[in-house]
Amino acid sequence: MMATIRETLAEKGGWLRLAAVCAAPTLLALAFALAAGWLVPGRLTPGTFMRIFGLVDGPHPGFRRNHAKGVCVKGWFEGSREAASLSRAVLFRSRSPVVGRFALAGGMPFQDDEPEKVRSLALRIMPAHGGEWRMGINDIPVFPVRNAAEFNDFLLASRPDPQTHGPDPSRMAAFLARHPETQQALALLKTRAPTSGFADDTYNSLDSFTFINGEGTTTPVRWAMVPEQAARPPAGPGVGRDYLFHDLIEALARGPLRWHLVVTVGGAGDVTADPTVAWPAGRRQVDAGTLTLVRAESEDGGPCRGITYDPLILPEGIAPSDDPIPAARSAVYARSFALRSGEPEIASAISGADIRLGEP
Ligand code: HEM
Repeated sequence: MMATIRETLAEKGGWLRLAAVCAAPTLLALAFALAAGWLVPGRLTPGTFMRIFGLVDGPHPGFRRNHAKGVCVKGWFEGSREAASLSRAVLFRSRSPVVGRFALAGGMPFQDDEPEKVRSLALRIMPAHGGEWRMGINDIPVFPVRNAAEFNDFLLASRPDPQTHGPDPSRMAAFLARHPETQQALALLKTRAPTSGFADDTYNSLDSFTFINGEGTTTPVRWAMVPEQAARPPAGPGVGRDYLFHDLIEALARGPLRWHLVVTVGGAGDVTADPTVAWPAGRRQVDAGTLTLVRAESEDGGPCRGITYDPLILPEGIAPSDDPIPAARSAVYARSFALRSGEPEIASAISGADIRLGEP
């Protein structure tokens, strides 16, 4: 049989034809592999970030690879119509249910709460007839790096030394020497004055986006969730390893907490492609609506566990800008979500019992 095939190929110049037929799919497969970065050593992929977070923060299967310690919250967002002249998103003209999540930055799900650790708020705003908006926002003024590749190098520079298990100052010094923009951003981060907790904190988009109104006019924007709760000074030592979360649960049990979505309009020359650069003070600001949160729920079986707060899930009327980070975040969050969804669910630091204890 093999001889017959060989003879046929030899007779009719078939070897050449067979090679041509096989070459097309092989080249196509190679092109896909190259595009996905599988054949380029050192090329950054969502999988690279998964490995780096594991290296820096340790393996924690079942949890988010960053902002791992958190609690779910529920409430609603009511648009103020003031933003309707900037964006045609329906959520600015209605009241929409919200499922959110407060968290601490870092991939350690059982880390101790401390005043200076970066806090975050993630929101999924769900208007009744579509036009959902998801965001993840942090209580720092700028992001320390300009893009995903730099974030990868920044994380690697901050990884613990295998001998001392502490940070290696020489590694970070070498990174900073190559990145003056990170030095400037970190100097701004040092000016951040921590508040008492999640409830009296302000959370910033850091990334820039674009609002599009009914006439198709585009506006560069950044935004912040600014609390109605008056800011109080941070707690002193000895307050307990979960004090930030316990305070939040108790505050929500006493009554609703509110934030205003303050949208800042970018001016001429304001950088949108670089989240290490703050926009100048005095830019036009619009109070685009009020977020009201009414209850906390543990992540264990809670409504936020199965959500990934992908910053590119945007409604009609809000679009990305030339900031490269949201696209990277979107891909990396999807990978983190896929991994944790396939892993056993481990009880989170803030349990249902913590929620019940905080409630009257
Ligand atoms: C390239 C840069 C970044 C990478 C690789 C990255 C990575 C991650 C990952 C892996 C998660 C967990 C996602 C999940 O499992 O659902 C996460 C969560 C989060 N990230 Fe980022 N991030 C980046 C930049 C940013 C920036 C600029 C912000 C701006 C505010 C941000 C805010 C958040 C927040 C608030 C969460 C928590 C969301 C939640 O509670 O589920 N990240 N990040």
